[in-house]
Amino acid sequence: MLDIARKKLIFALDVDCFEEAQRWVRLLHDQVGLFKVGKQLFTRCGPDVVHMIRAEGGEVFLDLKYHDIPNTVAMASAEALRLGVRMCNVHALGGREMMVAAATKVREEAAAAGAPLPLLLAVTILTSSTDETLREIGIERPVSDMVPRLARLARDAGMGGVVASPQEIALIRAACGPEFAIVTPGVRPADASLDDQKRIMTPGAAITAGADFLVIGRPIARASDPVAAAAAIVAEMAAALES
Ligand SMILES: O=C(O)c1cc(=O)[nH]c(=O)n1[C@@H]1O[C@H](COP(=O)(O)O)[C@@H](O)[C@H]1O
Repeated sequence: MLDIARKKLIFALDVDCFEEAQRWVRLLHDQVGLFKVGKQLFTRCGPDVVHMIRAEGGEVFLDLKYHDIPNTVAMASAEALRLGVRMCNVHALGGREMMVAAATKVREEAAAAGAPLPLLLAVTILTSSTDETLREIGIERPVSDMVPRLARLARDAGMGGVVASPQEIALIRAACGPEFAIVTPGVRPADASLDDQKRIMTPGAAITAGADFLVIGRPIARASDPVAAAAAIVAEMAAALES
């Protein structure tokens, strides 16, 4: 069960240089299933960091959260495919046409190249957002309405899954069924700091609720012993999988 749990843990490589990223990949390689490369690291290091992780034997979630006109997002998603990443994402708030364009382009390019299809994810509502955040931008519906609504839109547009808070897993499962992938950041062990995350759950609770993958960064990166922190999270996930 520990192996299954490890494959579900994604470490957020939120660092600002290539060498530090490489140190984390080597340190956590045996504890986590994927490494997430986000805007900070990709802006600093570009595709080289993705190539490095793959050369080290790791798998990559390219988290650039594309949100633009459909053609731009489709072309950017095709570039993500060419990098050989296992997962990449767009913002569901970019709308159906944008998500259809991305999903169609990636499917066509993967078929033409004989490449494995990456898991295309749509970010629903960021885990740092609340109902008040939505109201401020003119969205009157609560997070609990918006997340399943965006998840259904993403599924109908051909996305393979969503990124959402673990607090919304049950709503997404009810809206989109058991096959749709749910990747959850906003995960905090019971004794960890919340940082800027608002809609959180513990690793065990997120797995019990039905998360397919957990994204965790600072609770591991800032621990005095990051390997032990990752191992403890994996053990908590494995216990939840067993029960
Ligand atoms: O797409 C994401 O990965 C993401 C979506 C979201 O709603 N919330 C969220 O925190 N994330 C990412 O997940 C990671 C969470 O990191 P920690 O808060 O340090 O565990 C960060 O790299 C965020 O960019």
